[in-house]
Amino acid sequence: MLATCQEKPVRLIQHLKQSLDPLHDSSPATCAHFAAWYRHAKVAQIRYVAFLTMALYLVYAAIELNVASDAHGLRLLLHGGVIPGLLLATGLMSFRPTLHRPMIAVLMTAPTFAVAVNLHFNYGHADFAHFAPELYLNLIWTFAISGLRLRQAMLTASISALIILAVTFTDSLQPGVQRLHLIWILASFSFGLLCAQVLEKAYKEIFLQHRDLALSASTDGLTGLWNRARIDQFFAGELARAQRYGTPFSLILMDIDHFKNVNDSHGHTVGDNVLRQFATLLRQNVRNVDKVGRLGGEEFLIVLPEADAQQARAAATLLQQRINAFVFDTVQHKSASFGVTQYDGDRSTQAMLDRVDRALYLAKANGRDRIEVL
Ligand SMILES: Nc1nc2c(ncn2[C@@H]2O[C@H](COP(=O)(O)OP(=O)(O)OP(=O)(O)O)[C@@H](O)[C@H]2O)c(=O)[nH]1
Repeated sequence: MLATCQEKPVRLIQHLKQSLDPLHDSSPATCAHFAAWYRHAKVAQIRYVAFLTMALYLVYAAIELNVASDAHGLRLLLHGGVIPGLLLATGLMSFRPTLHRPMIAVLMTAPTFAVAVNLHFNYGHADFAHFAPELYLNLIWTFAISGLRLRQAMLTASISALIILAVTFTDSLQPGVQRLHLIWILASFSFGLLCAQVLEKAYKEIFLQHRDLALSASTDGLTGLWNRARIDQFFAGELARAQRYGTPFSLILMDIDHFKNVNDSHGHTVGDNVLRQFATLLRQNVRNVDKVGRLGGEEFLIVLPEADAQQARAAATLLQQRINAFVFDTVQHKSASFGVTQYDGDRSTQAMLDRVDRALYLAKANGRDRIEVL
């Protein structure tokens, strides 16, 4: 009972975290993958927003010259030169993927710089209220328009808001105006934060759906191994690498012996289970870099990068031993036959596949539960 009472708040917090952040219990690798995906997805937004904001600052600088009472030269330099320059640099860096990190750094710095410039010129002047909207818009821009990630925007907007509050949180403004100023800061910050939170959550959900779709399009539904299309891609990729760099690689083609008997004697459900157990055995007994796919039925293809025929035969021998020692559900013992071949200057995947298929045929013809290398 006590445990249940203690578990409830924990579960509530978990639920809250999950609803705020769909990636909150994802691995660091997934988070890093999301960060890269998000940056890529946001590049166009960052570019157009940077160019548009740059153009608006140029117009603003021209108008400001007629409105401001002092420091015309410096205002023109900063609002017509430095800030548009930072935005131009951001927009241009967006075209170069290698410059995306510095681009984000500039994007995080520019809004705080603009806030400092505004306060420097206008705070303490009678017409401060006319220039203050730039500060409020700056906070919303940082959160909802800039294209920064939530925590990047949060850091930038918090520094900007702290600077604004530190400079303006005195009574030098008229009391009513002071309160209005504070409520606009609060409104800009909270609306901006809410918007950034909702946007980032939506992006994370799209990312997860995208990843799940990509995975289900690449995997075999029954065994969870790579499907025919995906293993063919790995195979073609290895062949291209071998043709270009001369690196060895090998294939193992494995076929379960007398699998039809399993279905005929015990039914398809037992057959499916045996296929799943074979898949687990294969996955657990190859190297991390090896790719295991189901070609269809009870036939499996393993692509072994950087392995010659001797190493591939050793890998097949290990699999054969593990299979022979394994006790399968219902059918107890099963064996498999293996064809092995290594890259031999082949021009196409088909040539190599034909050779490994012949090796497997030999293994079957020579009595099954064997390995043949061609
Ligand atoms: N349970 C199940 N059976 C499948 C699946 N796909 C193919 N099969 C069956 O696998 C069997 C393959 O039989 P055969 O091609 O005759 O081969 P075999 O009995 O293993 O004989 P050898 O390969 O010559 O040792 C057929 O009965 C197919 O119906 C599947 O997804 N699930």
